[in-house]
Amino acid sequence: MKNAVNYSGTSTCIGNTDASIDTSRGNSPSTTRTSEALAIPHIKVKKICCIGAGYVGGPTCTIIAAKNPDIIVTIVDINQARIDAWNSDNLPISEPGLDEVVKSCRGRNLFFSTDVDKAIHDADLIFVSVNTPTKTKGMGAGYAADLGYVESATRRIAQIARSDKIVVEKSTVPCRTAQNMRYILEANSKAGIRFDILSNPEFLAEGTAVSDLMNPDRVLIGSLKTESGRAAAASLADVYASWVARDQIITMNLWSSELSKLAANALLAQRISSINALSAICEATGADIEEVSYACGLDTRIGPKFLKASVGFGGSCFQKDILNLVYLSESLHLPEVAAYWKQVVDMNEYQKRRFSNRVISSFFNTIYGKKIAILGFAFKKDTSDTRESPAITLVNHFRTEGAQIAIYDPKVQESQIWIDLTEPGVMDDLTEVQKQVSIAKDAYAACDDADAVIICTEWDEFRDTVLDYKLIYDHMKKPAFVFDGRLILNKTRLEDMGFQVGTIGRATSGFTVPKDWE
Ligand SMILES: NC(=O)C1=CN([C@@H]2O[C@H](COP(=O)(O)OP(=O)(O)OC[C@H]3O[C@@H](n4cnc5c(N)ncnc54)[C@H](O)[C@@H]3O)[C@@H](O)[C@H]2O)C=CC1
Ligand SMILES: O=C(O)[C@H]1O[C@H](OP(=O)(O)OP(=O)(O)OC[C@H]2O[C@@H](n3ccc(=O)[nH]c3=O)[C@H](O)[C@@H]2O)[C@H](O)[C@@H](O)[C@@H]1O
Repeated sequence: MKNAVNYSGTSTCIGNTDASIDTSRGNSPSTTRTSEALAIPHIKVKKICCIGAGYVGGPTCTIIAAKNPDIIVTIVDINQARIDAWNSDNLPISEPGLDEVVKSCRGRNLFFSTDVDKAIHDADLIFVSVNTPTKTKGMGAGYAADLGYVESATRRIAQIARSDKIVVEKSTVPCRTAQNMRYILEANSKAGIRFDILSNPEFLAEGTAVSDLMNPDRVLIGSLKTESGRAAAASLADVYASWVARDQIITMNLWSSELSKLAANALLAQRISSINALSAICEATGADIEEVSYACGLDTRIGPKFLKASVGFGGSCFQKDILNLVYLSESLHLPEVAAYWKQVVDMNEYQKRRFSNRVISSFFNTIYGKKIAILGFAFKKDTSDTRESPAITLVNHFRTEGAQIAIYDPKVQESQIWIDLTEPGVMDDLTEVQKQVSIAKDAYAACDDADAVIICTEWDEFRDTVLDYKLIYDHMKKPAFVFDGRLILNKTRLEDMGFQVGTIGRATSGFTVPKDWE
């Protein structure tokens, strides 16, 4: 049975054989089998439009184009500079392997354009992959997702469409957003045009976007249980089936799909906050967080991933999506649930503050006039993205304490660092910032004459097997401190060179363990 879809209640796989769903997979529902499934006639997608050429829309639809040479994929954006960059040799997003894939299909069946209307008009399937930041004003400010970009893209689709469209929520959105999109589409479009709305959340992580897209753990498609909703899901499933195994393409109801995305991010972030909370206990007791996370991760029910203690999680989504979940819970009159998830974000703020306080207290509680080298400004390695990077919080804190700060990051543009450290439009304080902050051309320059070196991002080039820490030590003020916020340095090796070493999740300098106890 080809392209069969079962909507008998919960989720299922879209299979291309009569084989039953593998119910041995931990979370797959046990009730549905493809032998019971309905064959749904559905269209074959020929033209795709992706609205939003950002970190998600760009890589995702590039891979779709690469894997479906018979589908024309046009990625559009209102940001001319971003589209120009996608059409150049200097892509706006730095992701390992992305340049090659873009080059392999750009101009063939992959196009980047600012002509949003034409791409909408021509497409039979439209991904909405625009930003959904946290609201800064009005109702729900600081928590709720700002759906203004989703709404304006949806209104544009309604206005331009002259034929039936499958509209796919790729952006991360609150539960039941699809319903609002449907109201907008039906209220603003020409009579007789049908819109089928699907939820297809994206799970890629930055820095590994290409490999995540090539080998996803699962592809989630949420749809209404109507015949046309199921047919639309089957059409989208065919697009992914060009390279994803059918049993990894899961369909479920729209609201479950929307909520699953927020839930997955909340659960991932919760693990990091949990291990970071334990890192504070380690620092106070002499336990070692790497040993604790190794021991816990060996339990197959827990698993080893996402248990790396750090200076705090960053990135554009974890905080935003959890706050979104907090707002949703509050709106549903579930204050205990809201408080539970809010604590994950609070713990992250605490971790960043705890780390910078540790640096300051190591210098007899004052870093005024001291030089601090910040190695890494991106929120994680292998990306130039700085959104919600812990480095920003740390630099701002050190600035208020009067320190001189030198920053080096191998990928982040200098202009981006200045944007992150100032508040354009709110307070034009670049000159003030530059009195205390400089940007170095490499790690050695940043560390030259410094009192302390801080590892903020786990770039491989900052490892003690790559960077010459002896040379760095020789050019620093003494005592020379290094604070490892990412657990990438060999503490003993650096101590042997003469460094004072502060590591996340290892005893603070105030805690003395007799040598033969270690
Ligand atoms: N960054 C990530 O790794 C992931 C992000 N997501 C979600 O995907 C969504 C997009 O995220 P990013 O790609 O990171 O955002 P982004 O900010 O990098 O890109 C969004 C793009 O949409 C464009 N845009 C906004 N309104 C538009 C309109 N009406 N017409 C045309 N273009 C428009 C913007 O100019 C921008 O270039 C968000 O909801 C995010 O939560 C989901 C998974 C991973
Ligand atoms: O919705 C999204 O935007 C994406 O958010 C995360 O991806 P991303 O933020 O790109 O990167 P992660 O690898 O999850 O790292 C997030 C932050 O947590 C930190 N982290 C990660 C893992 C860990 O064990 N410890 C830790 O501190 C990282 O350094 C980084 O600052 C999720 O991993 C993706 O599945 C999701 O699609």
